[in-house]
Amino acid sequence: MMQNQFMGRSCKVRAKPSAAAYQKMSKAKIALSTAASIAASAMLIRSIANEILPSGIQDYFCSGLHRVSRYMSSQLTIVIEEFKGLSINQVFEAAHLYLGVRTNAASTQRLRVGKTENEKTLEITLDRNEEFFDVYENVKLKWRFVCLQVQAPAAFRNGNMGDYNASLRSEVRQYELSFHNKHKDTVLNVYLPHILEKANAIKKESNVIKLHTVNYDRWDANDTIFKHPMTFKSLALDAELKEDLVEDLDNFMNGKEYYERIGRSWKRGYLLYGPPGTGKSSLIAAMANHLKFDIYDLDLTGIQSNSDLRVLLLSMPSQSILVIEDIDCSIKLQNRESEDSSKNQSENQRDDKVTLSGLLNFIDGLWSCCGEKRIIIFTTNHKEKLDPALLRPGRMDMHIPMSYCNTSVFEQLVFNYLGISHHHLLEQIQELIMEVEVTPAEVAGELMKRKCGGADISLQGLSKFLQAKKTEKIKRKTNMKWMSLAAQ
Ligand SMILES: Nc1ncnc2c1ncn2[C@@H]1O[C@H](COP(=O)(O)OP(=O)(O)OP(=O)(O)O)[C@@H](O)[C@H]1O
Repeated sequence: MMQNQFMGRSCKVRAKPSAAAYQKMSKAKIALSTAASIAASAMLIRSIANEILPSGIQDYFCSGLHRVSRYMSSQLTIVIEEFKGLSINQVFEAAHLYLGVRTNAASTQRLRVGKTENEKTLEITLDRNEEFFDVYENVKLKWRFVCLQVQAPAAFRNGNMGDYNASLRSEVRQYELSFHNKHKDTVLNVYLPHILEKANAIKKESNVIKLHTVNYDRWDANDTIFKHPMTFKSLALDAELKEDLVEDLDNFMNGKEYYERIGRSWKRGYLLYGPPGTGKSSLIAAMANHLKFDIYDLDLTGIQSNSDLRVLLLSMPSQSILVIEDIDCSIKLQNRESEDSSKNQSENQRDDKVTLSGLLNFIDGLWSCCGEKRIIIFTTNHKEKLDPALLRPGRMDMHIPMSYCNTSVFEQLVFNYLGISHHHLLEQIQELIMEVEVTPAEVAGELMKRKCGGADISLQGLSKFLQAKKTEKIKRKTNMKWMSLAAQ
């Protein structure tokens, strides 16, 4: 190059090209025109092929080309979908937890951060379509979080809730894990098991129990953190019953060999019965906290059919508690006899509604064969209203009576709420407790009312409350006596 004298220093003029440069340029021109003519020919051949070749042959060539390109690619991608059939895919869940911790320290561009009131730390996850690069034992791995929107099936859009497919998700979530295919064995046999192990540790450390409820015929993905403080220590329950129950739960937890030996599925059923306010929900909370199992709270009134119920139960993971409260009134569960009388109805018609036999058969049958370490709890305020099928021996493993306060339960409540075991008013209150029907919830409520005034004020208040109950009881009894005399 030479400086142009007229246009100053910044302007440069190219020198005349040499013979060698001319040669190079003409070679480049030839290469370009060859490439262009190949592309044009390819397009021509493709359009001719599209017109004259049958579509089957075209597909064959396309899939062949696809196979060749895949063969030449060295990348392997593993797709980890959120659901495996109807159940949550544990590998997805583990990846979610693992990446939540790993992405924290990584150079990802978009993260999702969230926290509920009960959570101690921020939950960090990858944002949609975001990538994260991990290195494990010198293997480079690329994670990608993919969310695909899917339209609900027509049946669902038209409001036909009966079709359980309709309840399928509006968004399909999956992780894609890509790496060089020479590391396939390491990833499958070492890296993914490592992630499962890490996720278990993260879960244990977080010590979080979740409460799952049903939303549009499926378990809500935005499950709530269950933070009920009730434990077996704070639950006021007959001392012997409490001991039996804790032992039963511990045996259940360590019972893998036992259940295998006797050939029964690893599940346990409890029926809690008693008047409102006697602590049924509190006992469920104590059980969940003791076992560290998530709670799946199923309101049968919202379930349309046995098939919907089946989908929900099948998608429950192992190590969980299924709770069906107020089983006597949550749904018009037909009893066996009336179901038998409707035997001539078609199968389809009977599948249209949730029935007690549908529920019990499923729990005893298919549900037992998949998943393990599961607890089912039914509660009722009216045991006498329950179908005999539910009370049959062997159906629910333990029937737990939750009753009005007795002196032992009262002593525990006084100790828990006031921190005392001796007081001059206790004896008099215990006598009253034996005479009236008072629930632990009522006693707890009275003890809490005047907690600022100290034990004296609280116990005086409770004593008054019980006296009023006793007077009411006497009045009722007298009225009934007069009424029966009048009737004679
Ligand atoms: N046995 C108990 N020990 C300690 N607290 C109790 C007990 N029973 C009831 N309570 C107190 O009373 C409140 C209400 O009790 P809980 O909801 O467990 O009763 P429930 O039998 O489930 O009532 P319902 O049948 O109306 O659901 C609880 O939050 C708890 O504070």
